[in-house]
Amino acid sequence: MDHADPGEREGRGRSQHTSPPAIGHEGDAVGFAQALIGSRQNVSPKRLVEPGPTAEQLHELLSLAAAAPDHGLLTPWRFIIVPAGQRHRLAEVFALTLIDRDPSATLEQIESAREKAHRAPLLMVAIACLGPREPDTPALERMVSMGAAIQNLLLGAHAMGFGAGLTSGQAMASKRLSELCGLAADEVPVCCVNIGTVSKRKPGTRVRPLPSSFVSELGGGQAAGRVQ
Ligand SMILES: Cc1cc2nc3c(=O)[nH]c(=O)nc-3n(C[C@H](O)[C@H](O)[C@H](O)COP(=O)(O)O)c2cc1C
Repeated sequence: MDHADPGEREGRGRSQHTSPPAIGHEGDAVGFAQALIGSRQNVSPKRLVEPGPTAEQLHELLSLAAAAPDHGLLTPWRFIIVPAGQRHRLAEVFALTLIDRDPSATLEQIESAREKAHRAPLLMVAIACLGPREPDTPALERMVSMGAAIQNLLLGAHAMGFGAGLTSGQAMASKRLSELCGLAADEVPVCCVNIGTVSKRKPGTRVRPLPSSFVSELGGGQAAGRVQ
């Protein structure tokens, strides 16, 4: 698809276009980005405790999500916050989804599924909006935008000193979750975003893939000279 974003095409945006805040290239901006991005790690909700983000911090985090690249400016994703008083409903969905899948699940397994809804101080269900829109950007592009929005949230939370982790599982594809969240037929729950204070860090860091393992050069040339 080769079209300009509506804001560019029609000279308007959903909000007034302003210059992005300047990033100080005279300082060690790259070093900062490397430190922030390189030190982010998925933190299991089991290790996320109070306090979670304040209302102000949550607003800042969601504003970072809004900075995701978004072909067609559709905001093809949204987040549903599950507050403490509603977690029991999500817990029920997790438990019933397990029973749907495995009617012989033990009480312990059902309780463990339920418990997953009660962990992180902030839990949001990330929803992809894939229905017909104008311009009708492909679903894959919308998912790319959603991934970027989620990464912005994760990095923002990490920069604020919180831990954050994603969880998914069979419940995401269940009708029960879509019904609980009141989703339209063309909306899909993708994962839960969990944010809170890290109670205990997992030792060690993930070994990241080397760029040479995921980059090649068109025409069969050696990318190796430029990419390690
Ligand atoms: C869409 C999505 C869903 C995920 N769901 C789970 C999950 O259900 N359980 C889990 O332990 N990690 C989940 N993760 C986190 C990955 O396991 C984690 O990102 C991966 O292990 C790499 O670790 P890192 O994020 O610390 O680099 C999910 C990640 C993504 C992108």
